[in-house]
Amino acid sequence: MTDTASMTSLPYTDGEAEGNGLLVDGSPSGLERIHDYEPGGHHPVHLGSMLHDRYKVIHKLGSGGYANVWLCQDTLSKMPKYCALKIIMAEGSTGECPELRINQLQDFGLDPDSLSGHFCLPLDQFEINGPNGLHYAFSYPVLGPRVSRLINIANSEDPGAPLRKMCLQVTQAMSTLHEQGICHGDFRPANILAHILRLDHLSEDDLLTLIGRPETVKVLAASGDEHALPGAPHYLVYPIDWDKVAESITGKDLILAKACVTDFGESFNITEPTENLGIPQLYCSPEYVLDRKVGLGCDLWALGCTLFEIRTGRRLFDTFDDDPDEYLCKVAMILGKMPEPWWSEVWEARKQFFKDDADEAGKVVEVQRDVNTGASNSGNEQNRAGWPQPVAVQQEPRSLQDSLSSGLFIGSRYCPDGIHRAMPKEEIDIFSDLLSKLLVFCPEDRLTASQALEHQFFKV
Ligand SMILES: Nc1ncnc2c1ncn2[C@@H]1O[C@H](COP(=O)(O)OP(=O)(O)OP(=O)(O)O)[C@@H](O)[C@H]1O
Repeated sequence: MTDTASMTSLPYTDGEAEGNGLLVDGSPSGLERIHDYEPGGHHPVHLGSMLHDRYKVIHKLGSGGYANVWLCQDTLSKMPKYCALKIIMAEGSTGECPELRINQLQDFGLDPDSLSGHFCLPLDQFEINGPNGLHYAFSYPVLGPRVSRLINIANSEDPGAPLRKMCLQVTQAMSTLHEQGICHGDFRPANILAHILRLDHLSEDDLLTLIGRPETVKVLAASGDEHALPGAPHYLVYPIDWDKVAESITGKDLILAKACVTDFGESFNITEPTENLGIPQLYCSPEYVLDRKVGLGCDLWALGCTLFEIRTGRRLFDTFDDDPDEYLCKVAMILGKMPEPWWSEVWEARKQFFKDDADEAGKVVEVQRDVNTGASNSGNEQNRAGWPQPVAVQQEPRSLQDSLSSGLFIGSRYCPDGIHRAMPKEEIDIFSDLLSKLLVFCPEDRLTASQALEHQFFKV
C-alpha cells in the first residue's frame, strides 16, 4: 500500500451510491474507478493471473478512460519476454473500438512499417470472455512514462539536448503520418511515452527489483467485509511509479530519451475528416473550438502545444478546467488578437474579457472587471459565477517568449521544490520562432510537420 493509502482510515468510494456497492480501502489516486467493475466494465485481473493461456500479469502500467494496461510476461517465449496488455472495457469492445482504428487505417493504405520507429503498434490481439462481458485485449511493446515528465532527463546536466531530440522525434512522427494522409487527431504528451531499455532478458524478480514491486489496495463490500462479486477484483493495483524508478540508482538509466506515439484511437483519413475531435480542450486548435473545423491543422496546433510541453514540462495554455472561454483567453493573452470574424462575432464571450482593439504593442487589452464578482464594468450583464478569473490578476505570460522564459519545471513528490532548469536565451528565441509558426491562427498558414523539421530549432 502507498503512504497515502495507509494514512486513509475510512474505505474510499469514488461517488455516491455506486452500482456495484464496492469500496477501495485506501487512496484512489492513479487507480481505475472501482464502480467500473460491473457488467460492461473492466475485466477483473489479479497479479499472477494467466490471460489467454499465455500472458502472466506482473504489474500495472496504467489505466485510462476505457481500459487498464497490465505489464505481462509472455509465457510462450522460452526467454523472459514482456508486453503491455491493454484490456478494453466490455462496453468498448465493439467494432467501434478506437484500438481497431489502426486496422482500418491499414485497409486505407497506411504502411505500418514506415510508422514502426515512431509509433507503438499492436503485437497481438485477442478476446477475453469474463464475468463483465467480452473484452478486446491488445498487446503492445512496454514503454515508460510520458515524455513531458522525464525526471531522469530533467535531472541531468543538459536536459535541453535530449528534450530537443524528442521534440524532433515527435515532429518526425507527425510528418510520417501526414505524408500517408492520416491525421492523428489526439496528438498530446499523454499519448507519447518514452521508450525504455529492453526488459526481455530479466527474470521476473530482477524486473520487479528494477521497477518496484506492485502496491495494492483492498476492494471491500460496503460493510467493510471481503466482497464476493465475481466481476470485481479483491484488490486494485497502483501503476508503476516511474518518478520513483527515475530517481532510483538502478532505474534512472532505464528510461530513454526516445519518444513513441501510442494512440491511434482518434486518427482519421484526411479525405474523410471526422466531425468531432476526441482531443482535450487544452490542445484544441482555435478553428476547431470556434468553427468546428477539422483537418491536419488541428494536429499542427497540437504539435506546437506538445513541443512546448516536452521541452518545458509545463502546459502552454493551462486552464483550470475544460472551459473553452478560459482556454481562448489564455490563447489570446499569449498569441494576441484573433482574426475576424472570430474576434468580433464568433467568439461570443470575448467582449467580456478583452476590448475590441489591441494596444500599440499589438497585445490584447483586458476589460477591467470586478475581481470579487467577475462582473465586467463594460455594462455587459452576462457574467456569472464560475467565469474564469480576470486574467490580469494572474501575471499571465504575454508572449511565447514569456512562456518559455520560466524554463523547464517538473513537479515531483520525490523532490519537494520540483525540478527547475533555465532555458538559454538563444534557445528561447529560436524555439519561440518555431512555435509561433505552428501556433498560427489561420490553419493554412501553419508550418507543415515536414517544414517544421527544417527549422533551426532542430539544428541547435
Ligand atoms: N505500451 C505501453 N507501455 C507502457 N505503459 C502504457 C502503454 N500503453 C499505455 N500505457 C499506460 O497506461 C495508461 C492508460 O493507457 P491508455 O491511455 O492507452 O488508455 P485509454 O483507456 O485508451 O486512455 P484514454 O483515457 O486516453 O482513452 C497510459 O496513460 C500509460 O501510462
